Amino acid sequence: MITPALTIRDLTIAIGNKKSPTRIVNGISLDLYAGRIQGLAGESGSGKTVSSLAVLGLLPANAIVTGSMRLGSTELIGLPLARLRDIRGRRIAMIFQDPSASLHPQIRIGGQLTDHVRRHLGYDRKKARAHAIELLERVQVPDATEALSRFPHQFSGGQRQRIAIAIALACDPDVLLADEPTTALDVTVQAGILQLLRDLALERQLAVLLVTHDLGVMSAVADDVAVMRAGLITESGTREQLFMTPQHEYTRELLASLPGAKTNSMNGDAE
Ligand SMILES: Nc1ncnc2c1ncn2[C@@H]1O[C@H](COP(=O)(O)OP(=O)(O)OP(=O)(O)O)[C@@H](O)[C@H]1O
Repeated sequence: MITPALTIRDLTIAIGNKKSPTRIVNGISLDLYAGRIQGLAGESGSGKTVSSLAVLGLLPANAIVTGSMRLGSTELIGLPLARLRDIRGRRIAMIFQDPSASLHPQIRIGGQLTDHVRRHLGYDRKKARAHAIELLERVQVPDATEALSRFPHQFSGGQRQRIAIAIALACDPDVLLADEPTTALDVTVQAGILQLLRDLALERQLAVLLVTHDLGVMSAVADDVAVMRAGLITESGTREQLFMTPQHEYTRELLASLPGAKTNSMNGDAE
């Protein structure tokens, strides 16, 4: 049996004051596998983002998290901050809807990529630079060498997201959390980024958690899909199961709201 790269069990999250915290996530379980994209779908406010932030221990201090999140044999819940920091970026990386959230506006791309690998992997300057160029080429940023000396604002939104992906992949993580990574981009740019994520998941045996409210995006790239509503996973299965034979009324409603769902949801090709 294949062991998941990340196992989430009975994750509950409550945020608020100690006496009456609000339950936001009510016991969700998910397995993420190397080389596969696990989609997490659901309406706004259902708890998708909060769940993925919990994996990295990035919730506010007043959040109470229970359950289990295991990265290989390491339990992440309750892990001391120093160890969690080491895991963040090195074994688990994250990209966001707004790539600027992952990029420092006043530091050249080269510096951002090389600082990261020098800090986490201990590369010297020359090796880090060569690695940065290789990464930028892989994510198809044009003129990779020249791009190193540019600032984030000198790139388009799509290129910025590619750079954020390069930074996320710099230390060859096991898990990539992608929260609405294409929502802010136009459709043609979106397709290219989704294709890249799909290729990278396979090529690097990355376990990807793709959080999106957009079932069109889900149908284009996810291998497995879980549907979340009000802090619970209401249905999960392979993409085929979810889109062809949805079991729950809520999943059927979501599918019905997808433009052209019946005709194009299974074409599996984002380009
Ligand atoms: N720091 C916080 N303090 C209190 N409540 C929060 C906090 N962060 C999120 N919430 C609440 O948790 C719930 C889930 O939010 P979350 O962002 O995870 O939803 P989502 O499914 O990702 O939706 P969206 O697609 O709109 O981002 C929402 O009701 C939100 O208001």
